[in-house]
Amino acid sequence: MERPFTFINSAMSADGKISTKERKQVRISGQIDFNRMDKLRAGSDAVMVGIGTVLADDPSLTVKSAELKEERIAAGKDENPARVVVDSKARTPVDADIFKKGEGKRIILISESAPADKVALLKKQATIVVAGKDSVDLKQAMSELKTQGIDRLMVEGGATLNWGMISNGLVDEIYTFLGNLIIGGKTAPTFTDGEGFSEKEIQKLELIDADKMEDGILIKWKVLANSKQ
Ligand SMILES: NC(=O)C1=CN([C@@H]2O[C@H](COP(=O)(O)OP(=O)(O)OC[C@H]3O[C@@H](n4cnc5c(N)ncnc54)[C@H](OP(=O)(O)O)[C@@H]3O)[C@@H](O)[C@H]2O)C=CC1
Ligand SMILES: Nc1nc(O)c(N)c(N[C@@H]2O[C@H](COP(=O)(O)O)[C@@H](O)[C@H]2O)n1
Repeated sequence: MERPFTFINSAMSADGKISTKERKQVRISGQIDFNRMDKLRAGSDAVMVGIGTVLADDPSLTVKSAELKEERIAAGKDENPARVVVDSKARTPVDADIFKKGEGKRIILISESAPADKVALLKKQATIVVAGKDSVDLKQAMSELKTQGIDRLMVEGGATLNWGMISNGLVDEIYTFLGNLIIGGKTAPTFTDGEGFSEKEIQKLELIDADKMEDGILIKWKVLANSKQ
């Protein structure tokens, strides 16, 4: 199956949390890291999040730097990479910031179980891709994104989508900023939630790089092939 080159970028606390127990977005990294994230967005064909992140954070997922936006336009691209939401039941609010802010394509990945009335509303603002019966089949969805010309995909979480992508063998690299705070809370989302691997299935990584950045560390990992997937 052909799929895009895919990386996850995330910011987590020193105890591995990506937001609070109330699932409220926390400023974990500083401006240098946000600028790095902006460059990653600008260099990608699409930026993808799960519906949980849209409902919790309402991110715009736009490129913020005027210079980076101009570079994309000069290269014949849209100002922003395509914004993709994994949303089995078409719950993305029609007034979400991904629709209100910035130019560019929006893609909502849904399943066959999505209510027709909600799909009809989203169709006015986004390309709808159906993949999977009850919930989005991520392998099928990634193959569809590739067909639509997305060669480089940035995943920005959250915890459940990260698990879905990694456990299906759909991620090539992971970039995590580890910040200088403890969030705690057994219900606070971690970098990967979901079902979890049993011991024999654990996903192995190869360290590409680790750099001190602001008051934390930026760690880059390569995801190794996993015979269990
Ligand atoms: N610090 C950071 O870098 C970041 C932090 N966050 C935080 O993460 C939290 C959100 O994470 P979370 O609640 O886990 O939500 P996610 O953003 O991971 O979205 C999860 C949802 O995606 C949908 N989905 C559809 N198909 C699949 C599939 N095959 N595999 C996995 N998910 C699928 C499911 O909803 P459905 O069944 O309805 O389709 C699922 O509940 C927020 O608190 C946010 O602040 C988010 C991004 C970055
Ligand atoms: N890199 C990074 N550092 C943090 O401290 C963060 N809290 C996040 N969160 C991500 O940023 C998204 C917001 O995007 P917009 O500014 O709305 O475009 C949010 O949804 C998380 O993906 N990232």
